[in-house]
Amino acid sequence: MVDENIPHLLHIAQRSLHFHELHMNAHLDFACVLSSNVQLDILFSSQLQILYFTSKEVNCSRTNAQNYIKPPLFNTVFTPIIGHQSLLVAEGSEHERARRMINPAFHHVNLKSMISIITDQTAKAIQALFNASNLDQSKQKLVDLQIEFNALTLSIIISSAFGSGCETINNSKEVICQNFGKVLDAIVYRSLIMVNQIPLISKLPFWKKDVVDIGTRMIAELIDKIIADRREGRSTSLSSGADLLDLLLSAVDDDGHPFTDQQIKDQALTFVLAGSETTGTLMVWIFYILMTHDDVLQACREEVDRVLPNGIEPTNEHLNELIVCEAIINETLRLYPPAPHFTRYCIREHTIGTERQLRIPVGTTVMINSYIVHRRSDLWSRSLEFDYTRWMRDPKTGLKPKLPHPFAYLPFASGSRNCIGQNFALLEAKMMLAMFVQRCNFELVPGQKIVPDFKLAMYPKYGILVKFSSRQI
Ligand code: HEM
Repeated sequence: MVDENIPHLLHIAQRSLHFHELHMNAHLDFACVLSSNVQLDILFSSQLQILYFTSKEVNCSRTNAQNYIKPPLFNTVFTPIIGHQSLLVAEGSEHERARRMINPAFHHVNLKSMISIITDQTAKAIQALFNASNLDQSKQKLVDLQIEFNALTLSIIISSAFGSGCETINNSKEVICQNFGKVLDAIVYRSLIMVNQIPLISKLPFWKKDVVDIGTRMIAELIDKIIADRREGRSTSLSSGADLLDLLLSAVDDDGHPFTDQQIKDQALTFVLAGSETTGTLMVWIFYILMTHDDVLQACREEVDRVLPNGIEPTNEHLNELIVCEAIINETLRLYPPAPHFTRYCIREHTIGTERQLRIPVGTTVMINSYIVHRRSDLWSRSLEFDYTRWMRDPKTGLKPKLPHPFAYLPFASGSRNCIGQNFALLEAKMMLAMFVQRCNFELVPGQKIVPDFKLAMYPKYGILVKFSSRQI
């Protein structure tokens, strides 16, 4: 089991740049090539030097943030699917404009109207698990958690982003889901063998280029149609309020200018890219914890059965009462952050650190490893133990406990480029957790090797096989 390895892994990771020991093989290969391969240094004509820091040293404050952009290499990985103008990859005034226009979509008030989409999709997924034809003789269903939760979170974000357009145009949801998965796999593959990063080579018709081209074209055509239908009033949000597409269509900048259709498509696809596998992976680790910590499962069940008696569906009114669920999600994000690191590229020379001062030259790629920060014993008491109670809100004031350091907890990064979808992700995770715990029994299939690996997110390398059965409520 993974936790037995952690003290050893941490020991190694804190002393070395080598993430191999953290089983982040794919990422390590990438990082090492960048830092050591002279040929590539010349190819990209920049000073490529990977530094490895904890957030305390880098200090993600506003002043420091101005000295960095996203690494240009990071951007080349995703542009085939989300374009150049998406929030994830845009820089400078273009990013600021888009961020200001999109921010309101993720405010609690607007997210409320997406709750029914989340609960509908989750209820359907649970029901599908227990279709009689799916069950073995003991009325159990064997499930790979990663596949199950990736499919569910993809379905939720597509429905929240594109509404009934996905259902009115023949098979469009299935086509988007299938092609999105294929294109992502191909992009990750092409990035790991460095094809995506070298402009000339990336245009050659090899290494799954056809998968990327055909898949992105099919997705783009469907989304163009979905946007046109919504503009013409032929489709609507799947909830009582506005969905993400409505909010993107109505957003205007300070001069009153809206997004173009191309920008709307890029932003909506960015939500699908950034908001599916990350949240899916969070759910996988939450269930891993529930199946390996009886006390945590019991506390969670007790709360869910009390707040949502007789199998009722969670609504906005229940959200604030699910405080154990919230604490379990926060603690899982601490020990198993789905995005375990983020990188920044220095564009202005400056000095960081207090005790250990370090000059950061222009062209340096700085990597901040939240996985390590979240496990530092000088920041967190019993840092390697899963203790959800450290996140419990004060019962009188409802306030969350104070962090040990402003940058000690970074599952969603920090600063002006932090995760814009974090409220959505936390809301979605809470709803899915409550409904699965309310309606299902689940147990880990014994004898599995469970180790974290890293591609787009930090996921269990060999999957996690689980037996699900329906719970009497
Ligand atoms: C548990 C789930 C999630 C985790 C752990 C997560 C984590 C992160 C992290 C660490 C970043 C910063 C990346 C970097 O700077 O390199 C980020 C950015 C971003 N995330 Fe998330 N995310 C999650 C869910 C979502 C969801 C549900 C959405 C949208 C619906 C979303 C949309 C975005 C966008 C658009 C950005 C780029 C923001 C910008 O650069 O201004 N994320 N996320």
